[in-house]
Amino acid sequence: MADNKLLSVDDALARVLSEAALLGEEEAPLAAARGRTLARDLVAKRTQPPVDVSAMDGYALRSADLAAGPLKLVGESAAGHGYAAALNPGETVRIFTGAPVPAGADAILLQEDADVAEGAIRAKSGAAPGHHIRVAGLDFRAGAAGLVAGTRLGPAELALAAAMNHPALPIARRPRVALLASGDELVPPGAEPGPAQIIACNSFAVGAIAEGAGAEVVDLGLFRDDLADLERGIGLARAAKADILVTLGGASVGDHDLLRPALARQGMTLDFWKIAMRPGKPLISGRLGEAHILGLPGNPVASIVCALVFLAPLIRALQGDPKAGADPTETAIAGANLPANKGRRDYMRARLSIDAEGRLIATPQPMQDSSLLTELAQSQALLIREPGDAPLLAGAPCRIWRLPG
Ligand SMILES: Nc1nc2c(c(=O)[nH]1)N[C@H]1C(S)=C(S)[C@@H](COP(=O)(O)OP(=O)(O)OC[C@H]3O[C@@H](n4cnc5c(N)ncnc54)[C@H](O)[C@@H]3O)O[C@H]1N2
Ligand code: MOO
Repeated sequence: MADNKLLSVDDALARVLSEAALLGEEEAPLAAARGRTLARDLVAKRTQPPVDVSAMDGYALRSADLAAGPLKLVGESAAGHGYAAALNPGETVRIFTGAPVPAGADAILLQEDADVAEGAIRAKSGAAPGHHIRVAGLDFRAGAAGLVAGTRLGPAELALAAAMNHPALPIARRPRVALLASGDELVPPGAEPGPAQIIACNSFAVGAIAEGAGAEVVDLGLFRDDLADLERGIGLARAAKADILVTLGGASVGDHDLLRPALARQGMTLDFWKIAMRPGKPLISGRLGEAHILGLPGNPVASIVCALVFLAPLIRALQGDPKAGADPTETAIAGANLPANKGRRDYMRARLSIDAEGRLIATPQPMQDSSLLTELAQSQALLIREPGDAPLLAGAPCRIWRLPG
């Protein structure tokens, strides 16, 4: 059973996404649209292929003529240069891959299956009607929505958009994410830390996750555990016109965990604080004007898991992706016994391997403390356990979420 005092992860995600819609639209040339999200359905401006074309190098012919003996070679059809006339009975046309099929022809004989002599071909095999012909519109037809709004533009989508004759694409504006890390103990990488100081690292992981989801990231830097300094940081996020302000650390209950009060003083409407999630329990969610606020817990693994579970979907939703909150998990086989789970959904760091039978095995790391970056870096997945789950036995199915590479 879930810890009934705490919001479930699914309910929390639904609330984070409930007010997230496409922020705005801009146009980008094809070459600049990689990784961006389509803002509107993209309708094919033409039919592909525009006419019936050959899928092979060979001979265009009437399949019914094949039994009748040699066919007279009367011309050629190459890609971009068709054979102008219609094929008469007993005739064939030399044809190449991508070339228009002449009117009257209904099949292509592979050149490997033809003997050519004295202006005629003799078939060494049959060719049924339609053989090796790509009919007009096989790929797409003019007027069809070849790509739908919310699609992430990867290599295949860019090629399809180009083939549909769109030199520029309507894309979602990138959400701007401001990162504000807090803690008196934090110094940047490369600094000489004092004896009780540590190197701030969470922003690098969370920034990478945000960029991976399509955001533009503004790192506001490191702020002290001090209301005035935190409020200064929140002001910088406003000035940067952040669509999402992500705070890192200071989310919990200690005397120096001041982000909630600082955000409240700056006008944040709190939606929720604390959820049934491990790591990540002290997550903060709210709104500050138009901006979305996500307050991630400071423990590095908690920050990273919360960024994967909440921030990346929010960024996708703000780009109009209707599948932003879709379940990313898949099934694997547990590689070790695990005890019953308590009241929070647990995202356990796990190694993936393939066993002798080809099954995907997820083996949880021996230590699951949310400060351990080494174990996280040696994991390929999160093994997910629901609140109240019974003990899990090695060899039983389990649910995993692959970590980004
Ligand atoms: N009495 C309680 N104590 C704590 C609770 C609780 O419920 N009751 N919750 C624990 C949980 S769960 C978490 S997670 C942490 C999160 O607390 P904060 O968000 O306030 O995080 P901090 O205290 O600021 O930092 C925790 C830990 O992480 C280090 N840190 C912080 N920021 C960074 C950064 N940018 N890069 C690297 N490391 C960072 C920080 O030095 C601390 O070691 O609270 C528990 N406590
Ligand atoms: O959210 Mo905390 O990371 O469970 O330690």
